Amino acid sequence: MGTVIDAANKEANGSVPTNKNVTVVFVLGGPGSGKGTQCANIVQHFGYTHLSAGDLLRAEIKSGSENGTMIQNMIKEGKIVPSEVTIKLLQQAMQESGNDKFLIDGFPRNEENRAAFESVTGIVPEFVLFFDCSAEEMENRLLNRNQGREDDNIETIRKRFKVYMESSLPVIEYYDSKGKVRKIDAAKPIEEVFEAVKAVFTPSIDKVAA
Ligand SMILES: Nc1ncnc2c1ncn2[C@@H]1O[C@H](COP(=O)(O)OP(=O)(O)OP(=O)(O)O)[C@@H](O)[C@H]1O
Ligand SMILES: Nc1ccn([C@@H]2O[C@H](COP(=O)(O)O)[C@@H](O)[C@H]2O)c(=O)n1
Ligand SMILES: [Mg+2]
Repeated sequence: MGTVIDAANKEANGSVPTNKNVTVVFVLGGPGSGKGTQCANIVQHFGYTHLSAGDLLRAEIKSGSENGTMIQNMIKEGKIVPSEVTIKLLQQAMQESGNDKFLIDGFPRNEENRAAFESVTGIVPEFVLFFDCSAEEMENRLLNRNQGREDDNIETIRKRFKVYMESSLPVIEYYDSKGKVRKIDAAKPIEEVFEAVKAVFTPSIDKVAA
């Protein structure tokens, strides 16, 4: 289970209710590595709620929120939105879900995201699922995604890759140093990637019995 720190204090500050244990798995990897695709599979098999930070930010733009224009500009530039905005959206979504098991996809994206989430919610991830994929393969996937995303153009993609290398990879390295990273070869076909993902989520005792 994810570690819950100072439960009463966190609840008083209006964050995630921590009177129950909450399991969080961070799902990280470069843009287009397949985080969203695999999270959809994990939800079906393992009962997690999938929260994509990018999807929550895009929904916030659509809702007409006062932060909408700022978020839209940051996404167009491939920049990372201030942690307080993203964490608030994640907390709201966690509360509304009624679940206690979360895949948090695309977060934390930098050291500020990581430290702020831990200090505001008191939640430490169970582990980090890391989708490892070459930039060439990720670029091809993004240019062919066809979901109308404003950041799936070559200029923004290059900026997103730079932010990933400079700000997001160090977060993965941080968790690796804590023994929390489960690395998946994400360059393989979707079904093969999911086989590797399943092995991570299946408790060892079940693997022996299978
Ligand atoms: N293993 C795979 N092989 C080939 N194509 C894939 C694979 N996984 C995902 N895709 C495709 O690549 C595109 C990007 O996948 P997805 O949206 O899951 O990536 P992501 O990591 O969530 O990206 P982003 O960080 O931009 O949200 C989609 O069109 C998806 O169908
Ligand atoms: N923690 C995060 C996550 C995302 N963003 C912004 O959203 C963009 C799209 O994210 P995806 O995960 O859907 O690719 C990303 O490039 C950032 O601009 C963020 O600021 N913080
Ligand atoms: Mg995604």
